[in-house]
Amino acid sequence: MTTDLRQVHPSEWDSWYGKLLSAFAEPETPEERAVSRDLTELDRTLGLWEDGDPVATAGLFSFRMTVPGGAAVPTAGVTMVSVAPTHRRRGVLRSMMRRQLDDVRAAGAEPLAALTASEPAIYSRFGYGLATRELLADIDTSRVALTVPEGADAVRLRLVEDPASVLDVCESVYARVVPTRPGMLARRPGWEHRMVLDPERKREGAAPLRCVLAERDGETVGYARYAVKPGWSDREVPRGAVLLRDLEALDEAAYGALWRFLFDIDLAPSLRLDGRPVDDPWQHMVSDIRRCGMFTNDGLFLRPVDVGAALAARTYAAPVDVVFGVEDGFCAWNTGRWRLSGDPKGAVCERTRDPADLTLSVRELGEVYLGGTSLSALARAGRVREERPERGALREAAVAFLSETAPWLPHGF
Ligand SMILES: CC(=O)SCCNC(=O)CCNC(=O)[C@H](O)C(C)(C)COP(=O)(O)OP(=O)(O)OC[C@H]1O[C@@H](n2cnc3c(N)ncnc32)[C@H](O)[C@@H]1OP(=O)(O)O
Repeated sequence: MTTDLRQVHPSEWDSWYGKLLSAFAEPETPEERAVSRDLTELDRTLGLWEDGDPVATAGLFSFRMTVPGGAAVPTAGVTMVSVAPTHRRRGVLRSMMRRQLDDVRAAGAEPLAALTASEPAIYSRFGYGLATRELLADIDTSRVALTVPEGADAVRLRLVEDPASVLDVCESVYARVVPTRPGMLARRPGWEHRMVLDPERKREGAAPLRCVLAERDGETVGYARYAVKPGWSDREVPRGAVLLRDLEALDEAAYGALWRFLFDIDLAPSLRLDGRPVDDPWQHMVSDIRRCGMFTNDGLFLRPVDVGAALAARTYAAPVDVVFGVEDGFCAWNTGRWRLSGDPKGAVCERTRDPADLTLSVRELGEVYLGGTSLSALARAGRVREERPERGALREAAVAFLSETAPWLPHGF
């Protein structure tokens, strides 16, 4: 028997991808498959081949991620990870994680790696920390009133039956929003097609996806993609639901106009949100937060591949000068003491022999990196140790790391 962990040849993509789908037990339409094929970066794929057959898959996407301060930092997006049921729990995933991170480090271009997890328990052992959360909600729009910002009445809404026909304008709105929120991804051309895939099996009984454009003076200033799921009670009372896929807007008025539209769709007294930013402003526009049925879930998991370059790539909300004692059990090159000196304009992060102020693992650094989780909260959870409390480094760093805007990943990958 021969086994070989290596890059996928173009002619092997079909069988490699088939193995991935079978690990998830999820069929795909030819259209979905074509988009996946188009987005696959073949030179960044890995397959474990056993006697010529793929038994495990993994890939990387080349993203640029917005970080606090607005820089777009090259980020390796870990994706398409699977191991055949016959080969699980013998270290295959571990070997692929090893290869990926070694490759990313050797290339030297991406200080960060990121992923969304099928199961959140898997990736912390490889140094990935939960860096963004997402808000889910089921809003009773028959009872919850919405007060929208000034200017919403001047926004023209245009309904588009086929969202694919307005992909370009939506994508240009999206591209303008990306630098404004940590965690958002600048993506290569082609990704926009994935945003309007609408296979029947994922509709949950809803009508096809629609798009509504927000326009002002002939310019598109926002969009929402959604589907309406019809429903009636046994007494003929409307019980439909609006399922929001995504929504982006360039200003408050366009944002307000789009949310008002979603709240007001007839026959659908429920609005379901499936992965919004935790600081989404609609929460401050509603009359009754209790009837909004909210909860949060995990979003993006982040791992500094190069601690020094990663910490120097973002800015900090307040001046900070601290020494981190970092433990990295999976990428030992990061282990050691790092002095971070930064402020709202920029930062330097270098190795130092000075004693540590704060001791943590690389996973905690990934968790606080985008500014959505407080170092103080992690310290209270016993995951960050302040070595010399009299110096006040924990408070200083906790304030400096936080982001004014909650980090958010708008879509999986
Ligand atoms: C980024 C993405 O693409 S997410 C998609 C991940 N893929 C899937 O969920 C598809 C279905 N599942 C699978 O294909 C496999 O079970 C995988 C990829 C999750 C795990 O692959 P395996 O080869 O079995 O993992 P491996 O044997 O290398 O285990 C490494 C470690 O992870 C742990 N682990 C593996 N799977 C899981 C899990 N589902 N939950 C919790 N821990 C897990 C193992 O116990 C082991 O722990 P250790 O460090 O204490 O020894």
